[in-house]
Order: sequence, then C-alpha cells, then structure tokens
Amino acid sequence: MKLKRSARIAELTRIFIENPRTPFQLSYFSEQFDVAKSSISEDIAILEEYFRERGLGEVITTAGASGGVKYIPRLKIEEAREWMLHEIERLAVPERILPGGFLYMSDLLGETSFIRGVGKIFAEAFAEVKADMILTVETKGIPIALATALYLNIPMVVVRRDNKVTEGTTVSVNYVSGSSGRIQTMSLSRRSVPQNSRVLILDDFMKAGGTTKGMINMLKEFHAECVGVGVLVEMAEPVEKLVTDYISLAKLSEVDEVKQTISVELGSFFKIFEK
Ligand SMILES: O=P(O)(O)OC[C@H]1C[C@H](OP(=O)(O)OP(=O)(O)O)[C@H](O)[C@@H]1O
Repeated sequence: MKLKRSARIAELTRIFIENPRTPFQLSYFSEQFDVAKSSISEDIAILEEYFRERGLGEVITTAGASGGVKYIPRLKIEEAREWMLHEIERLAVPERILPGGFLYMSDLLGETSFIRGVGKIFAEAFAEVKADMILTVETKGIPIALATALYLNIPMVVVRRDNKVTEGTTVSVNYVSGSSGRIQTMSLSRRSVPQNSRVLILDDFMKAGGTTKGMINMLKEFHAECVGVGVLVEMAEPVEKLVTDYISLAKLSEVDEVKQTISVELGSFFKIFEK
C-alpha cells in the first residue's frame, strides 16, 4: 500500500507498539509500503529519535538471520513511580482488608489498564535479564505474568496447584505457603521449561515467600535458572522471607482488621532509585 511519509510513520508506530521486541526486516516494510528501503530507514530514524526523546523506548537494529529492526519498550522510573503512587491510593483502602490481614486485589488484577501498567513496570525492571520465559503460579499471578510477557515478547508458563491430567507428565514440588501455613504441592508440565532456560518468576503477592521458593525449587528440577523474581505486593510481615532476592512494586506495611486501618507504600523496586 502506497502511503505518504506521515501515514507510513503512523503505521510503523502501530506495528512496533503492537509487536514489542519483535525484529522486522527493512525489506518487509519496503514491500508493505511499496517504497525504497532508504525511505523506510529515514522513517525509522524519525521514530527512533521521537521514542528516545520521549523516553518511550529504543528502536534498534540487530544484524544476523534473526536480526532486524525492533522496538524495545522502556519506561521512565519517575513515570512508573507516579503511576504506582496513584495505584497505591486505590489499594490502601480499608474496604480491601480481608480476614488474616490480606488484601482484596482481584478487581485490579482483572482491570486491563492496571495490569498493562504493572506489566510495563516489570518489563522495565527486568529489561536486561534476557529472560527466555516467565513463570507464575495459578491463579492471580497469571494476568501479571501475561502482561509482562507481552512487553518482553516471551512466553509465560503457569505452575498448577495440583496435578492436572491436561498437563501431561508433570514435576511436583512441595512447599509451605505462608498464606495458608500448610504444606502444599505445585506441579508443572515436564514439557514446559527446556533445560538451561532463563526464567523470570512473577506473582501477585508475597507473604512468607514460600510459594516463590517453591517455584525456584521447581526450576532446579528442570535445570533452569531463575534470573529474577518480582511480586506486585509484598507483606511487610514476616520480615524474614524464605526468598531474599526479589523486587516488589508495593509493600503492605500495616493492616489492622479491628481498627480498619491499612498502610501501603512503594515497594523495593522503587527504593533502588531513591536518592
Ligand atoms: O508468599 P506466600 O506466603 O507463599 O503467599 C503468597 C502466595 C499465596 C497467594 O496465592 P493464593 O491466594 O493462595 O492462590 P490464588 O493466586 O490462586 O488465589 C498469592 O497469590 C501467592 O501465590
């Protein structure tokens, strides 16, 4: 389709935004728009400058068979921080307090704009770890993992709470979830994580860290490497967690069911950037 430059750039923007971290050959665009590769290169140079100056990300060209031009979404930490502070105001309301000092979050975990924002921040936080896939555990971790996987353009794998026939041959690991305080079993299809995979673990919530620890142990059974752990909300208590190396976007620091008071602060990810 023959387009004038402004329309071509609009179309290139749509393609890059809808296909983050996906390499495209210049020849692909040249054929799509029926225009010389040199014109496409000029279009991409204009886009690259705009994305870079607005802090929206990078447009990079890589060589080789799987190379090409691709858009790497990036996010300014200040923007992420402002967004998270706004969302924390929505989290820190007494109506969300559940028995046991938990927080009701299912409404937010089903809200596409919220999940898109969380995915964008985790994609920024783990932009450089070169993860091959994201691992989460059913159920509430799934939207977070999927949104992040879309921005990182990598697959997502879901650990099941118990054995499912539909998962084929599985590996099972026992773990203690602080949330339930009892020994539980998680299982993962044998065919889901290739050996030596670099795996990013994401979940919606961490209390004692037993579930995350279970997923780390699960990856050992697959001879795969955990390259990062991220949770949307961590509970301040217990201070001593079963995992140490993780980031959170929010921290539930105080929940009083009787007084109906709740305190949520920015999580450890943002503390890294505090002056
Ligand atoms: O750090 P821990 O003490 O292990 O607890 C965090 C677990 C428990 C909770 O899942 P559940 O609410 O039990 O399960 P679901 O996500 O299916 O609602 C949460 O989603 C994490 O996976």
